Amino acid sequence: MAVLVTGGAGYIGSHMVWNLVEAGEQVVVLDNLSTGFDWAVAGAARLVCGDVGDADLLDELLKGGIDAVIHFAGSVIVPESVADPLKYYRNNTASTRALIEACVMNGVRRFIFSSTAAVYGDPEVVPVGEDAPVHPLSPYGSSKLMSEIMLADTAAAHDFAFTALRYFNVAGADPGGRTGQSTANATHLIKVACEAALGKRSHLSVFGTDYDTPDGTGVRDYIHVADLVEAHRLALAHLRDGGQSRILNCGYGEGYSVRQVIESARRVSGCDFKVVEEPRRLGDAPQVVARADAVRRELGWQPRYDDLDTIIAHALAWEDRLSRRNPAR
Ligand SMILES: NC(=O)c1ccc[n+]([C@@H]2O[C@H](COP(=O)([O-])OP(=O)(O)OC[C@H]3O[C@@H](n4cnc5c(N)ncnc54)[C@H](O)[C@@H]3O)[C@@H](O)[C@H]2O)c1
Ligand SMILES: O=c1ccn([C@@H]2O[C@H](COP(=O)(O)OP(=O)(O)O[C@H]3O[C@H](CO)[C@@H](O)[C@H](O)[C@H]3O)[C@@H](O)[C@H]2O)c(=O)[nH]1
Repeated sequence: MAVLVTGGAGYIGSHMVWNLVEAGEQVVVLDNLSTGFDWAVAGAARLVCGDVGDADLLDELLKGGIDAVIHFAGSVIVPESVADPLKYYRNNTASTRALIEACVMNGVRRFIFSSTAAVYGDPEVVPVGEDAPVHPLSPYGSSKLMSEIMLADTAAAHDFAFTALRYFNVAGADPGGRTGQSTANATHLIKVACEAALGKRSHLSVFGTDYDTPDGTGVRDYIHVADLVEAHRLALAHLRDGGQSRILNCGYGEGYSVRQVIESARRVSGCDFKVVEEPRRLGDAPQVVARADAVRRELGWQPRYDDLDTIIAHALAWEDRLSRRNPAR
């Protein structure tokens, strides 16, 4: 039986595909290449170029030979979701609905879903546990929360189980240098810091220096992408063993400020770069850090790369490789 990985040509999905291939799994990738790259898909996987919202294609793929779905495909830019909410309710919520329905119709009973810490909005208590109230601040967060609700309702009604993993801030790249974050014009802090360190940007902007945090800048829980995809593989084993549906935070439970990320990027790269202090970015929470014990307890997850300098070193190595591969980037 094979695993269907949607969005497997994207940043996190391409790491998942390598992880599964290495574990001896057969992998089918469904990706429309809207933000992903065909060259990012491990050669041993079968890439199907198509849309997760295409019910006929889903039927064809799921009618035999697939025993689990890992669903990464979606739109991921928070400010874009504010400007164009219906895109997010179509490409995240409606497409996920189509995929869940195709699973139920074709007897595919195991589903792993990319959710996000954005479902918590600005958490009242930090670190934030899975039982905290959910108050998404953007259509992106709402589109993911609606998908979690559909999964829970489907699991209650059908022979179907899911793991929804709420990712905190995903960063870093494959330690072996096979894939990484390749998206152009990315806005994620660690990617931007690496671009600045390599001279691909004139400067890095710090969005807000007056937060109620130890040094006034935003604090986040950065998780290495290789540790994150390993949590998915464990979730797959849990579901194949007949495990119950779960919603689990994926973070390390450790927060770093924007200034700490900048210091680390300077230290690891050995390059100084210009930093410009700017006003707060709309919709940013001061601190988002996971209570991260449940994923260890429930799945036996043990992170290997929970060190900010290591995350940045791997992100930097990929950024460097990317510019040699395509000098325009
Ligand atoms: N990067 C993060 O920090 C982060 C944090 C929380 C959650 N997530 C979630 O993780 C998942 C993967 O994110 P990423 O950072 O790898 O983004 P990405 O943009 O690199 O990957 C998304 C992939 O999905 C594909 N895709 C998009 N819509 C599709 C559709 N309708 N049909 C088929 N393929 C489609 C894209 O081509 C791309 O390859 C997303 O669901 C995102 O919401 C990411
Ligand atoms: O150039 C930059 C970029 C970011 N930041 C700050 O750095 C922190 C992290 O920002 P960013 O890397 O953009 O991540 P988040 O806004 O925290 O959101 C990420 O993490 C969420 C989960 O917590 C995911 O849902 C989102 O998809 C993903 O973009 C925040 O305090 C930002 O204000 C800067 O100061 N300058």
